[in-house]
Amino acid sequence: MKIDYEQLRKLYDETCRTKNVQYSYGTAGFRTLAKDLDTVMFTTGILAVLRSLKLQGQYVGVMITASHNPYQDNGVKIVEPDGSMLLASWEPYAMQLANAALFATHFEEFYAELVKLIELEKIDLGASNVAPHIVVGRDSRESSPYLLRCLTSTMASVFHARVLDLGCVTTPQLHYITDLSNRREREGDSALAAATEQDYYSFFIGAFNELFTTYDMEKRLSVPKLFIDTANGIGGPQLKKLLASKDWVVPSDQIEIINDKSDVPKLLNSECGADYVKTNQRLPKGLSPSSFESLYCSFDGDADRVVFYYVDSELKFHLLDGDKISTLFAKFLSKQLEMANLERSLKIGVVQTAYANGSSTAYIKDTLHCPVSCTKTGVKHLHHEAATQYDIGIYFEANGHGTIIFSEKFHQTIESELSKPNGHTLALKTLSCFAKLINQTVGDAMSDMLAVLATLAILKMAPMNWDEEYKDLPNKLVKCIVPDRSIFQTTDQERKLQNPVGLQSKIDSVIAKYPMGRSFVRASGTEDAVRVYAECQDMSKLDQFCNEIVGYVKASV
Ligand SMILES: CC(=O)N[C@H]1[C@@H](OP(=O)(O)O)O[C@H](CO)[C@@H](O)[C@@H]1O
Ligand SMILES: [Mg+2]
Repeated sequence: MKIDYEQLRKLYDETCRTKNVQYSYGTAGFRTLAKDLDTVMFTTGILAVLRSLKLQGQYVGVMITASHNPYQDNGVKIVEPDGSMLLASWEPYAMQLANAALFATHFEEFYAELVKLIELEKIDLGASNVAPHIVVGRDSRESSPYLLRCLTSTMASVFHARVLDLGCVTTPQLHYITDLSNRREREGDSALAAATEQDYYSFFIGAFNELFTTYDMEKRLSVPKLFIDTANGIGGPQLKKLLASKDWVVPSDQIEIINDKSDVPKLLNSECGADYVKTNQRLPKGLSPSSFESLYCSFDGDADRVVFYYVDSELKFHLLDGDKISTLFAKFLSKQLEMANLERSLKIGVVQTAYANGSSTAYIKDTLHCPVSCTKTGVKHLHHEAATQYDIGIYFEANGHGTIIFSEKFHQTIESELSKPNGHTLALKTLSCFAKLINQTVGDAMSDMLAVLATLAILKMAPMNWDEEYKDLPNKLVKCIVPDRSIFQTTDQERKLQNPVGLQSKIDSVIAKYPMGRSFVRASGTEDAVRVYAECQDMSKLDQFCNEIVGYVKASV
């Protein structure tokens, strides 16, 4: 293949209208105001093609979304053929290529950067039998169709790529379908090759039903009613497709979807959704505390996060966040391992970030006797730790983004135990089904929700029982706007500041005054702000504690 120089130049001139803005490929790809994204979409599309070419033409995924951000924003991220996030060593390329287009005065400057990258990565454009394969998806934002055109403009006409357009999907669906399409290609199943949304629904409903059948349970939820807030995002229509599937058997009167107006752009994430509920610790718009026995949950705008909650008999709101989800799974799965006599051969562990509530960490260590690791913020760090340190690696950010990774050894062990003459124990079957119910490529609101519902049903737990396992320490997370957040440099998995010099010792002196106090300060990777987290035993002292830290942060800049 030879790059059609003239065609590329023409598309570049037509597409790349935004110039001279600065932003970076962060924790969640590129994310900013949609109106500034044309140029970056153009270069990200090219980078995805190069990534696919580098990987012998395997499907590489690209998702257009800005998750829980306001409706005016959008973003884009690249997904590896196995459904994981773009290889970290390629993130700088995403920026170099974008900056080359954003700051170039002539097309030639951009082109030179592109050629440099192709040479650096030794990408063989001449390999005639390798066509790049790309899977694209977008969330429900109004700007997405236009940005999709910017993204894909060069793919077929300049790079002869095959593009599988999934239309509107959730982020985890894009991850799952990218991985499944490649698995099918590898297995040589050309009749089935490219996976579809339908495969996703069939697979997860199948696993859910199998688990209920294993326990001989009626396919009813353990709560009278579940309300699902889909943040007026793409989760709404996708969830409806799942619930409308002929194999979905939970009675429809048990589930009600709210905030499902994904066709009204301005409503996206507005006073609803996982981020709103977690940050404000209150019910989203559209919900009134109708019944204290109900369970509620909220997805974020692209349905890769979920948090649960309930109201008690005094109509008080109680949040069941990512920490509560991972501890529920840790409790359930450690018990299953123990019952299957596998607790010594398979290692289960929980991965958290510094934002995990201190009570959850203590509960996992002291009550569940499970190992806990702490990593930097950002799913890729948690994912990596879970995948490399444990056979069952449970990871959730407190905000509800997470999943479970089951190792190769886990699958082999379960399979071999199940094949033994008396091997069909309930615990083994449970572990095997549960592993299928989890979207292991990335955190997935729908799959995580099904796994929580199944766990609660098997353990016969009401939301209140789930919550009672441990009590969260009062906590607060605030944003501080500073002139330059890059001066805030951290160490020890972001729990301590190295810079500005001297600030950490001031923070430590404040912490020492508050029983069970813990606080840390770090620069956000997705917003132009510094985040301050604080937790302590006494709710009435929390504001004062947090304000003192914020005071020192502001004084340091
Ligand atoms: C405290 C917090 O919630 N931080 C979020 C937020 O990262 P920041 O780097 O803190 O802006 O966005 C990330 C991407 O969605 C998510 O992974 C992370 O948990
Ligand atoms: Mg999201």
